[in-house]
Formats: sequence, C-alpha cells, structure tokens
Amino acid sequence: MADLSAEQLNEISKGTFADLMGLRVTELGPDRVRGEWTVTPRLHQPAGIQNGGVLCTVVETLASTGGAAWYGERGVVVGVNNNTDFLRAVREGKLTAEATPLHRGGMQQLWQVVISDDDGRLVARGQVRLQNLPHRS
Ligand SMILES: CC(C)(COP(=O)(O)OP(=O)(O)OC[C@H]1O[C@@H](n2cnc3c(N)ncnc32)[C@H](O)[C@@H]1OP(=O)(O)O)[C@@H](O)C(=O)NCCC(=O)NCCSC(=O)Cc1ccccc1
Repeated sequence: MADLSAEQLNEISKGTFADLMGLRVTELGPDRVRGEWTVTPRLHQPAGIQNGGVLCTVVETLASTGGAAWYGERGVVVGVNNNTDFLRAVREGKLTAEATPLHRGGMQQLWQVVISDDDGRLVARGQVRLQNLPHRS
C-alpha cells in the first residue's frame, strides 16, 4: 500500500465493495487521501436519497487507505471504529472526500474524512480509528 499510486490502487480494488459503489481514489499518500464518486439511483435508499452506508463506506475506505500508506511495510491496519455524521441529503451528482490524519501512534491511528458536494457544501464528516497490526514473526 505504501508505494501504490492512486491508479494502481483503483486497479487492484476492482470488484471490491467500494468499487461497486463507484469510488475512485484520486490522490494517495501517507498524509492525505482523496476520492470521488457519483451519486446515482443505485446508491439510493427507498426514499430516493443516497444511503448513509455509502458515506460510511467512503469514510472507512479512505481513512484505512491513508493509515495503511503511512504504516507501510510495518504491517497492516484495520478499522476498529467508524463514526460518520450525515449532514446533507444527496440525490445526484459528484461528491468528493478527503481523509487526513488526526493522530498516528504506535498502536492506533485516528483519521478524519470530510465529504463535500460540487458546490463545496459539507455533506458528511466522519472519523475512523485504526489498529496498527505489525507483521507476526
Ligand atoms: C435535514 C437534516 C437531517 C438536518 O438538517 P439541519 O442540521 O437542521 O441543517 P439545515 O437546516 O442547514 O438543513 C440542511 C439541508 O437539509 C434541508 N432540509 C432541512 N429540513 C428538511 C426537511 N424537512 N426535508 C427536506 N430537506 C430538509 C435544508 O433545506 C438544507 O438544504 P438546503 O441548504 O436548503 O439545500 C440534514 O442533516 C440532512 O439531510 N442530513 C443527511 C441525512 C441523510 O442523507 N441520511 C442518509 C440517508 S437515510 C439512510 O440511509 C437510512 C436508510 C437506509 C435504508 C432504508 C431506509 C433508510
């Protein structure tokens, strides 16, 4: 994960859960990860707005990707808590997300993810706590 480009990550993510909802990573690094997707009816809940689970998925994916890029060859990281606030309902259009670290410790990390619409309005804000898992010898 540490040395992957955004394009390489998108390639190896084909067929995964985040790929199914159309998430594309546009920037990948240990200090910031950005991504985007387009809200379509396939992402709606029955009332015709985007399912909140999509927002949780984006928060989980970008935070974990950034945490893994930073932890690098030391091991893998896994999410252990995801807390996402849904601030604005969305029916259609492109959304962008940006993940940045709040804390990066030896055992755990805390990343924040901000999701905005094309007009720059805040759609959701989440945070994920990650566990660093060193390789077992
Ligand atoms: C509306 C509120 C909850 C509270 O807003 P506030 O904090 O008070 O802030 P503010 O007053 O600034 O309004 C902000 C904007 O909201 C608009 N607006 C306000 N009132 C109404 C109204 N009565 N009706 C319609 N719109 C209303 C308001 O005009 C403004 O827009 P504007 O600037 O005019 O263009 C907002 O936080 C929100 O929409 N969050 C996202 C929720 C969401 O998408 N959840 C996920 C999907 S659910 C799910 O997945 C579960 C499920 C799964 C499967 C199956 C079934 C279920």
